Amino acid sequence: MKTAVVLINLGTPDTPNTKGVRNFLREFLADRRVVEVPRLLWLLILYGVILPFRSPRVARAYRQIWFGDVSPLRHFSESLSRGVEQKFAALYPDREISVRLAMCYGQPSIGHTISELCRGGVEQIVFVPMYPQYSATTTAAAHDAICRVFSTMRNIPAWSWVRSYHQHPAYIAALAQTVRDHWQQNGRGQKLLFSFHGIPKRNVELGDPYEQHCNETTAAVVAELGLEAHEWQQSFQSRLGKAEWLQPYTDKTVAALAKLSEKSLDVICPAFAVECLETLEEIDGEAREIFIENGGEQFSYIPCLNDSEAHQQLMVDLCRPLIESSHSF
Ligand SMILES: C=CC1=C(C)c2cc3[nH]c(cc4nc(cc5[nH]c(cc1n2)c(C)c5CCC(=O)O)C(CCC(=O)O)=C4C)c(C)c3C=C
Ligand SMILES: [Fe+2]
Ligand SMILES: [Fe+2]
Repeated sequence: MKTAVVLINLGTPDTPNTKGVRNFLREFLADRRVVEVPRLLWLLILYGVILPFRSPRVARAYRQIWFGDVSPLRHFSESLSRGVEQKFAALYPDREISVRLAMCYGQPSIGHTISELCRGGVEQIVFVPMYPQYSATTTAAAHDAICRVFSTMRNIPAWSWVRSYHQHPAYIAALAQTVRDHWQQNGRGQKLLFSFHGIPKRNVELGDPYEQHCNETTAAVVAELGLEAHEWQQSFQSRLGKAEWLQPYTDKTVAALAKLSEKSLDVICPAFAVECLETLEEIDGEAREIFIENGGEQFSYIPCLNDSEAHQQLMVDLCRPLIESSHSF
């Protein structure tokens, strides 16, 4: 059976200028899964305030972290996909398993990717939204996009998806190993902060399991590293708007830790599969500044899993049971 694995990431601007960022934000923030504010009110805020005022500011931030021709998110997602395809070629020498990258917002879109695969005769697709912790704002949005495409097709291939992997042993082991490697190369800070992307608190109250998944990821890594309670903390970053989001907030936590005379801090961002604006600019840039301004001395950002061998293997481990269990009768 001709099989394809589609790694799905959020999306990213094509260019680090106002136009590129505006196009990206318009598509992303118009998704009802991402922002659950009454439609008319939200469209007024989006088109009247966010797109005109936020786009130039965010474009400047993207320019600071841009990787040559592409954003870091695109660079590492593409490189990871190539690595995963090579691993599958070695694992299944007699089968044809292609690996593609698709974006929830922007290009290459999920629709374009599925159409191309089906035109090429693919009969089975395994989708991996690269969000370890399930959230309706991300994972369900990817699921919507997949189903929207299939709803327009006559001849649908066999398909399955990885819903979440926040406690998968290979994910936890890979995170723990990046922390150990980082400590070995850079020394160990007094505290390890787990900073996750936030979502509005109301979403969790309405049943989004994201916060629980984050707590479980942190607990598993803490156990794997054998950390004591005073050696780690968890927080949520990237709040947008005035509503309450999951707490404690990363910026406030970092400032409070520095003021409490914590001199050295290590920060890891487990919700981000690959480097992006939210890790390189918001954490390695802004949070670092906040820590130093408030009296901290050494701020150490621990990179995402990115295109590492452990991350490639994790993607293979997630897909293998789905590839092997699919039958056509
Ligand atoms: C407005 C609400 C937002 C929710 C809810 C949200 C959830 C969420 N996002 C990610 C992962 C990423 N978000 C990224 C950027 C980004 N996120 C929001 C807003 C929400 N995210 C905005 C407006 C932006 C753009 C930047 C900005 O204007 O500040 C990115 C980075 C993309 C890149 O190109 O680098 C990622 C990745 C998760 C995991 C998540 C919920 C769990
Ligand atoms: Fe986000
Ligand atoms: Fe941000």
